[in-house]
Amino acid sequence: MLKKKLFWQAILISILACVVVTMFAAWLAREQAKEELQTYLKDVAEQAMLRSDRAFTVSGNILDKLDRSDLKDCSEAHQRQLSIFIFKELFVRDVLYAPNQQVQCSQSSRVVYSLPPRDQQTISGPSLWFAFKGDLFRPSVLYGSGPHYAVLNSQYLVDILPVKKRELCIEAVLNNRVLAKTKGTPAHDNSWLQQSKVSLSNPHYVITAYLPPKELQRAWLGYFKDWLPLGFIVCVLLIGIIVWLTRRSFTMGLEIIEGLQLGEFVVHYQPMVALANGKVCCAEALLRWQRQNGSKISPDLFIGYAEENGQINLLTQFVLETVITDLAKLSHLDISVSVNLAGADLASPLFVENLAVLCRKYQIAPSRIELEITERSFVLGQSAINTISLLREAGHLILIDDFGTGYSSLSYLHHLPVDLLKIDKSFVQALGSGAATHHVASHIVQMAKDLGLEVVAEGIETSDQAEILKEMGVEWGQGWLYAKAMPFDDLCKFLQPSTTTPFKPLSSDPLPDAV
Ligand SMILES: Nc1nc2c(ncn2[C@@H]2O[C@H](COP(=O)(O)O[C@H]3[C@@H](O)[C@H](n4cnc5c(=O)[nH]c(N)nc54)O[C@@H]3COP(=O)(O)O)[C@@H](O)[C@H]2O)c(=O)[nH]1
Repeated sequence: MLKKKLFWQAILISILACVVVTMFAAWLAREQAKEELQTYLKDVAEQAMLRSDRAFTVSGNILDKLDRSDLKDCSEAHQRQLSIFIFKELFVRDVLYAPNQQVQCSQSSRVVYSLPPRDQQTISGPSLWFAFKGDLFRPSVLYGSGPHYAVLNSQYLVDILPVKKRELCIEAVLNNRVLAKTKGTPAHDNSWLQQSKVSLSNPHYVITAYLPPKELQRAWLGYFKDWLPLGFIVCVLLIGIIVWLTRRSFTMGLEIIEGLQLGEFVVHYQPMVALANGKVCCAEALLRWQRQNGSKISPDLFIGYAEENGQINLLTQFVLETVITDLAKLSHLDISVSVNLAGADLASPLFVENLAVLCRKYQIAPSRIELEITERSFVLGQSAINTISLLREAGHLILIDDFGTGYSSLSYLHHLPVDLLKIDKSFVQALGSGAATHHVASHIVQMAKDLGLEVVAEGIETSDQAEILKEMGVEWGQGWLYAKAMPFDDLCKFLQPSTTTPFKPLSSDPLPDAV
């Protein structure tokens, strides 16, 4: 059943991992494609603006020269002079001589007619006609302030041939009117990529280069193909890791049982002290697993696994037996040991009886074995609370471990058969740090005092934290400031009769009514 669950879990995670990797590669490719095309469009718009600026500047200079010349009589010499400029500059289609807006001649004609009203006047002065026809065969841009006017090929203004050929569309707009544009009609929304360039000499003159969505698609596909091999390798690696972890999970249950038989598990002890004088009152039993190959497996990993997969009762039994035999060797010291219990221990009908048998066998007073229960255990309901009451009646002190991280509320807590609260190390480490949770410890202490419970603070690493906790009224503490978890032999050396003090919380008197 478990194997099946793990198998499907692994398949699902592998698929998810591959989907995430593919989506990431697709996103990366899209960002790269967008960046490349935006740079391209910017470049094109700049080139078109240079071309446009040059066309107007050169036209202005030509017209200036013609206006300053004496030839203004539509004579052959005058018309020849006009044609010289037309041949010199590709974008000039014709030059008109039109004093007082009356066309007298162009380079090749002497048809007389009036200029239509101008469309716009540019900032620098000259007038503009957007689609001037006159007697010409194609509408063009007419530009000038008279008497000479240049007929410009509007297409030239936007006629850019970029190195990379794409379905490009360029528009030159003056005062919101399209002056010139290449083929194609861009959608003026976000679906087309676009980049604009404003003319330095005329802020109302803007050239915008557009690319249709299919160009983005094409570029994206190119980049995506580039990323695929790497994405594939990452997927294979991830699947490898998932398969490895799953295989490990398949076998971890058996390995725990095997580890117990091979003596790979040992119990370490972390002293708990009275904050007032630093004397050791208790030690927490913490399980360690060192494989025969020398590798160490973290309790966070194997305890969680054993809790979920049914080996935790075996581990707790091992810890209790070890602790009780070790305590029997410390009969000369007034010290107790606390043991972590899991929800499954409390759910076992034989647990209370087994513990009593062990204590009797090694002649250990139950008060020397304290039991740490996390808030999560209470979620198991009335049967767990009944077991805890029985354990407390038998003489064991009950501590709520990791307090503050679980489900207990003030109203819930005063019905529970417990003796001490153990503030979770995350709140202790937040003390004086300015972290958002730095007030939580003092609230917990206040709550405990109101309920007549004593408090143990775990995870004390600095003397500042110890001082703050003492000032709050916390009686007991545990953490690397005092000692890390150590093997039993080291604990024996660490403990001297003068360094211990009995651990007798105020509330170890009669049991409150449990619900
Ligand atoms: N049901 C059982 N659970 C057990 C048992 N043995 C361990 N555990 C649980 O595994 C979790 C991880 O334990 P561990 O890696 O041993 O870490 C403990 C301490 O080493 C650590 N600690 C102690 N002082 C400090 C400190 O100053 N700073 C710091 N960063 N860490 C410190 O804290 C862990 C003790 O946690 P707690 O039990 O909440 O008091 C852990 O949840 C264990 O409970 C077992 O036999 N049975």
